[in-house]
Amino acid sequence: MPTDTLPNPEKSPERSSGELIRLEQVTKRFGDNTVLDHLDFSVDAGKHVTLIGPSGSGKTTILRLLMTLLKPDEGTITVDGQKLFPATEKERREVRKQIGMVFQQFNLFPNMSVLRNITEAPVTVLGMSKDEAVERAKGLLDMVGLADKCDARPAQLSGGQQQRVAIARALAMRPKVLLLDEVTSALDPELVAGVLDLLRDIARTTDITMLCVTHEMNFARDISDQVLMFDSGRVIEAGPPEKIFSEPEHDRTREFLSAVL
Ligand SMILES: Nc1ncnc2c1ncn2[C@@H]1O[C@H](COP(=O)(O)OP(=O)(O)OP(=O)(O)O)[C@@H](O)[C@H]1O
Repeated sequence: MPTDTLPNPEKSPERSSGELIRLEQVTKRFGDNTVLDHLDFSVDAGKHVTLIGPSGSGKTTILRLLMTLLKPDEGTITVDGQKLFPATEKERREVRKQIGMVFQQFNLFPNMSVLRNITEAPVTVLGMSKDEAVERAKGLLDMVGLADKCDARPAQLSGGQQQRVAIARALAMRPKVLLLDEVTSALDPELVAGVLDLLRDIARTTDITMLCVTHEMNFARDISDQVLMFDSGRVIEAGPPEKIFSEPEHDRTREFLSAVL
């Protein structure tokens, strides 16, 4: 895989360290429904953390808060020491540049070519020159195995190919953090393994910090440094995957894993 276009090329033997994401006492309500309840957790730079737990436990809400698609009702969120909440819109915009997200439903711009989907934000948000953005986009398309699809429209691609474009698009911003929200849930089963293998490669060969919500437990086991088990808006158990998957301590974790494994 060419690494010159990746966010943090060449994983160094000493991975970057220190806290990159911190949530403190974060509460999020939708009406009477308290989805996140005084939630605390942090993710160290370069680590891959996976959120697991029952449907509706608040996992996607966390990613949406980090993307600033939602606002918390209470609590603070910082990324690399900079305030995301509470913060001014200007501060938030700056922090947001460090965060990339890949969604379940790809969310590509349907009227733009594949190449333009990837170059658009680096040019308009980061102010990158068009030539540089195109060069990097082509490198990323090569990395995700779609070098020949520059001029295609998203609708001309399979779901798996669209998700590869979405991954390339997120990486084009050179984010410090990559958020992955059930990225294979909308794919036909035969396309899932290819996308997960691509993400495994990215996890292995870059220093990017990953926060994933997934129902793919084997994938979670493979890439995670830490797994957080969610229930009703709280982390009820956290640990390395070998511990969570083999010797869970909490009854709810055991119940959840026996239903999904
Ligand atoms: N925009 C919204 N308006 C109202 N309620 C919402 C909204 N978004 C999420 N919720 C509710 O918040 C709760 C948590 O949703 P969330 O999507 O974070 O759960 P999840 O753990 O990611 O679930 P799943 O695994 O099914 O995706 C659910 O009860 C959901 O109905």
